[in-house]
Amino acid sequence: MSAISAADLAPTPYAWQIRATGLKVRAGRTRLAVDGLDLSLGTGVTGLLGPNGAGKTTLIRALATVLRPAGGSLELLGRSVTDRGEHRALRRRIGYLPQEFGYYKRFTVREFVEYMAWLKEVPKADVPAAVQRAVERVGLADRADERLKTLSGGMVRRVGIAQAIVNDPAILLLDEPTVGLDPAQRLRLRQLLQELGTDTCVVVSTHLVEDVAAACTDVVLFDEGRLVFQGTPGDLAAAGGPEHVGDSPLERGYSALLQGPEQGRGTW
Ligand SMILES: Nc1ncnc2c1ncn2[C@@H]1O[C@H](COP(=O)(O)OP(=O)(O)OP(=O)(O)O)[C@@H](O)[C@H]1O
Repeated sequence: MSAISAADLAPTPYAWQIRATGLKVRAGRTRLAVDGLDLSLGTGVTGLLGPNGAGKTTLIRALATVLRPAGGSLELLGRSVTDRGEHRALRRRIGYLPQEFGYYKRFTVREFVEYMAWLKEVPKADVPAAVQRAVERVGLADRADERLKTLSGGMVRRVGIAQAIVNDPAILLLDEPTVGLDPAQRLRLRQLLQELGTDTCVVVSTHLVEDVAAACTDVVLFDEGRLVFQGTPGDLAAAGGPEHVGDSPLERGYSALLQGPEQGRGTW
């Protein structure tokens, strides 16, 4: 049994892990890809849905403190990210899987995840156990000492998830984590997301509405840099009707909120 510290018992000094108010974020020099977002997220798994170019990646990059807000305010774990001095402390408590994540092909799985634990300032004595736990959670314990260049694309994606969770983050940001995973691995990842969501604020961007149905407690629908909808998967499903495009209630809800009836049928 692990010891309980005073910090564990202390009340959380913030109401929401993520709190954006009128948030604006640029992608590139001029384009406002997030344009006046009000959003509060707490513990649980939030699925971030939206069409191509909606601004999902830009939002996740801002939440990961990679992009600086161009306007409005963003608080993570009760701290303002506009204050650069806070970034280092915040990054220790954030896990982030970018859409395209860079890695060193010659590293083994264990070396790479250890390296990321070091960057996240995980205490040295805790690193071996933290790495082992992260690698086991993504089902790669038996490949831990193989070089990344020998792994399949889906396995590399799982290494990406392992590095994102190695520091036991309070906020976990995953940009399209299910891309490249086979169906069995996708199911396993959804289970893992549910487990993590019991005590972590998890934000997952996805194009797969089934991911949302299977793993998410909350859905945020985003389009043209703005919030279109926030609610439960059940609320999203209830927004659609038989006249809307889609193969499932969630897809029909998605179409209804983004396009209205008929629009989008058979078009890109
Ligand atoms: N470096 C950049 N310079 C200029 N515009 C950009 C840049 N990166 C993204 N954009 C634009 O910003 C908008 C939002 O892009 P973003 O990648 O955040 O969307 P997304 O919702 O993640 O899309 P997808 O689902 O296709 O991954 C798009 O219109 C995109 O073309």
